[in-house]
Amino acid sequence: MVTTRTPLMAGNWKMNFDHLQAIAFVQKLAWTLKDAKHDYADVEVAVFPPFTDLRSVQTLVEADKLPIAYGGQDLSEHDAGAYTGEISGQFLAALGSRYVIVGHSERRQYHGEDDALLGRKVAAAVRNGVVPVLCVGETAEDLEAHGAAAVPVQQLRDALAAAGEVPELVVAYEPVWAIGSGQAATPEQAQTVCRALRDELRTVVGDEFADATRILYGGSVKAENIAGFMREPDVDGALVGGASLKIDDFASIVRFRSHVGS
Ligand SMILES: O=C(CO)COP(=O)(O)O
Repeated sequence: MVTTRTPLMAGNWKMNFDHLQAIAFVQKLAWTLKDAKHDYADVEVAVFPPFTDLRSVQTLVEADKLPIAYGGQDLSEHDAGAYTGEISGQFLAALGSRYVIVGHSERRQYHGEDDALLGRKVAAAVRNGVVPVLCVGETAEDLEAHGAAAVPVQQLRDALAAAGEVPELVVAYEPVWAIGSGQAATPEQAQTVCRALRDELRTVVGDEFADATRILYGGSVKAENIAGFMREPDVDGALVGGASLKIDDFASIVRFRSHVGS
């Protein structure tokens, strides 16, 4: 069976851009993509601004009917209550967020988030009608000790086991050693792990879900290397950090099909 998955190009801004910079960036991005010679109609574009920017991005996207999705970089496992500093999935949904990133390696590393908690965060996203973008990935030490696929597959398995039923999911494979390092995985490495993740979805959830789920690669993705990743059958897009903060770089990643001969 041939399944067509719409590629998703997602920009994780991390802790960059205040709401004014966010408005300027999204306006310029939409304008750059609109004026592009190359069609990107069958690519979904999403940005993940800091929480304080989301309302501004929503206002702009809705007013100008921009074909740009957006979402939060994290959410609470709870929907409401005495959880100082946390952000509810309800609030993200109320702002029209289509997606939310769950389990980025920076959250795992600096905030001690483990797979059981991430499973509950996935459930919180699902409960509120927001699609989780679940990040998995191995460190350089994991890579040496276990190879590339074992740790990300285990992370996916454990998070899904804690999550309950998930109608729609995006998975992002982000090797920790490739994030912000300038040293991306090779397309072959990305394919091997994305394939293993899809096989895990096949086993745990089923064929239809596995075939429909987009699996992204992230880690030093740039305009120069995106076409190579997108040629791999199990890589359905990218989660982009640094290069998503530069209009021309991110627009060029979105228009990966125009990279003739790359
Ligand atoms: O962490 C990332 C996206 O979530 C990747 O970051 P870089 O693209 O800067 O390596």
